[in-house]
Amino acid sequence: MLIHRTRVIQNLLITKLLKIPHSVTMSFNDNRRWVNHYAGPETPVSTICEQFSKFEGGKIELSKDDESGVAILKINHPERRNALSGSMMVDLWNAVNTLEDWKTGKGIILHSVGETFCSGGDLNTVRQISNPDDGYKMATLMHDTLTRLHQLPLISVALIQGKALGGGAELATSCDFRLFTEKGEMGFVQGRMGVVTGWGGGTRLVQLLGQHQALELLLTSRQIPASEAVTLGLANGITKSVELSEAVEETKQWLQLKLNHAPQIVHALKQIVATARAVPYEESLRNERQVFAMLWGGDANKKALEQNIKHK
Ligand SMILES: CC[C@@H](C(=O)O)C(=O)SCCNC(=O)CCNC(=O)[C@H](O)C(C)(C)COP(=O)(O)OP(=O)(O)OC[C@H]1O[C@@H](n2cnc3c(N)ncnc32)[C@H](O)[C@@H]1OP(=O)(O)O
Repeated sequence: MLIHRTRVIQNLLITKLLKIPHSVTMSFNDNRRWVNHYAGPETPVSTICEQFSKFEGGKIELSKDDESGVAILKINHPERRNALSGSMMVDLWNAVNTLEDWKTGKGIILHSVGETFCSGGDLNTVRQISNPDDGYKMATLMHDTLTRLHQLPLISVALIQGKALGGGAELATSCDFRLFTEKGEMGFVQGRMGVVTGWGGGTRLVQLLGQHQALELLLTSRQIPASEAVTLGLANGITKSVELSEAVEETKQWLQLKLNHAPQIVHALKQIVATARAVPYEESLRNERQVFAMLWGGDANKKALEQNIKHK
């Protein structure tokens, strides 16, 4: 009874303050009534990093090449099929912090070692945090990390050389592009694990494939082979080579073809696209006008005009 009364007060506040029609709030609240929602404390990400760095195993290594402007993010935990331990989640959070300050950078390649891309959360870590408070903390850390990775003004591509399962599939959706080898596969197995996507992959999958295809992949937990991933739009291509080091080299060449503009132009073009997928239409147009105006008559624009470029 108390919950119902609270909800009525909530609706009144929402309809009066935000002027949202009563019918909309009621239907939204009805929807939330079907599924339990966590309502516990919010914890600062830095505090979560201190706690999760104690769950050790494997590492995520960042190497930046200032000459090419391309960084490599390598998932290195082969004995656990590249599952992400707590300390690896913190490695990734720190790497994104570093990449946010890399002003001359242009691109990122995310790949792993061995024959599995990433088998999701490290079940040894998962078993130590299997309660709502810690689950919410992990989701908070990975949502912060993968959202910022996705929004970086750098062009990111994940190389899927083997299975990307659960959180591993979600990790792959946080890059702008995905290349598969012939052995690449992706499976959103969360439903089979008795959970939903924990790292923000559900939201990104709807943005990437649309609600119907996203729902089908989440509900079936089926593993998508490389050829179908291309057909669905989950993969942007299949490498010729299956051997990992050769596939990485191929990915570098594939990415370089998209990085010919000056760093500030690459950053601006990515920022426009990243904003357009995150905010309403009018707000995105305003952003686009503001970014355009700051480049119009700038060094890169003046240099191009002086060269009287012809686009043959
Ligand atoms: C927290 C986020 C959450 C989400 O939102 O989805 C998750 O990601 S939950 C985890 C979801 N992932 C899985 O359920 C994958 C489980 N693993 C597998 O299905 C298979 O291991 C594999 C990935 C298909 C590889 O199979 P195969 O090549 O046959 O290797 P093995 O099965 O023998 O495994 C070798 C070795 O690696 C250990 N391993 C594998 N996956 C994980 C994992 N996710 N966490 C921890 N350890 C993992 C496996 O236990 C073996 O170790 P040993 O038994 O010590 O040899």
